[in-house]
Amino acid sequence: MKPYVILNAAMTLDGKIATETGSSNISGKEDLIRVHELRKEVDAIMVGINTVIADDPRLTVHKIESKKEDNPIRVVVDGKGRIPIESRITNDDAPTIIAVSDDYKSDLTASDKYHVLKNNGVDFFFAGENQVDLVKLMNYLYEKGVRTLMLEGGSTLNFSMIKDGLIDEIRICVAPMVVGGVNAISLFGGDGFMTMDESVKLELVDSFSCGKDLVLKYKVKY
Ligand SMILES: NC(=O)C1=CN([C@@H]2O[C@H](COP(=O)(O)OP(=O)(O)OC[C@H]3O[C@@H](n4cnc5c(N)ncnc54)[C@H](O)[C@@H]3O)[C@@H](O)[C@H]2O)C=CC1
Ligand SMILES: Nc1nc(O)c(N)c(N[C@@H]2O[C@H](COP(=O)(O)O)[C@@H](O)[C@H]2O)n1
Repeated sequence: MKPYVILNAAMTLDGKIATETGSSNISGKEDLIRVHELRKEVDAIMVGINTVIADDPRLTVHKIESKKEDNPIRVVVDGKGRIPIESRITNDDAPTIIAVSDDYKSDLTASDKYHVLKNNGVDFFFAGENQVDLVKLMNYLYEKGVRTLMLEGGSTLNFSMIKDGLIDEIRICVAPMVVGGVNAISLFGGDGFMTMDESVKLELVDSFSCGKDLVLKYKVKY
């Protein structure tokens, strides 16, 4: 069993979620309110470790009125246990789960960082070789009571999740901006598929303006 997974992201018209340097302020203020309303509805939010390192996100509900209890569980997919100890995601604003691969379990659990984070209330989940086994992670989260999960990037994790058949819905804010750059970060990265026949098919279920942006909602058809 797995949670219902909604991928939410903001991209430029040319499909980039960040520049090569990691600059990623894309959503307008109206879209950020929509995002925080969605955060308030879901049981958990998940990001990849590069997003934590690049953005030091809070992943709480902080752009609309909310209480601490409204904050979803925060989940970081961190294959090699690279989480910086001072990351804001490890504070006590909300529960945090860090998923690490089995290959790096002994290195991490032998480190001071692991014990400091554990003492601060951070939970760890271990599964997979080198990379985190996302199917097992989804099953673990479901068993912990997570029924809805918002995936908030980045590009590499987005591709792994869709390749493994784990994304149910995609909500994209398309901003009227063009940034270009072959090394800019796109909505889905990873190894990609080699042919269009392999592409994951989507069904557009809604679209609306949100301030200066356009929001597109798709169901994923595996
Ligand atoms: N505009 C937007 O809506 C958003 C933009 N971003 C941007 O995306 C960038 C980060 O994206 P990426 O570099 O692609 O990194 P990412 O955030 O997707 O993290 C990927 C890393 O997670 C680890 N990992 C462990 N197991 C994995 C698995 N099974 N599958 C995939 N990754 C696994 C690996 O170390 C991998 O390199 C940042 O610049 C951030 O600002 C991130 C989220 C939203
Ligand atoms: N929806 C959306 N629009 C953008 O323009 C963004 N750059 C992002 N980024 C995601 O939000 C995280 C930051 O969250 P906090 O405000 O710190 O709680 C960031 O890490 C990305 O996952 N999202």
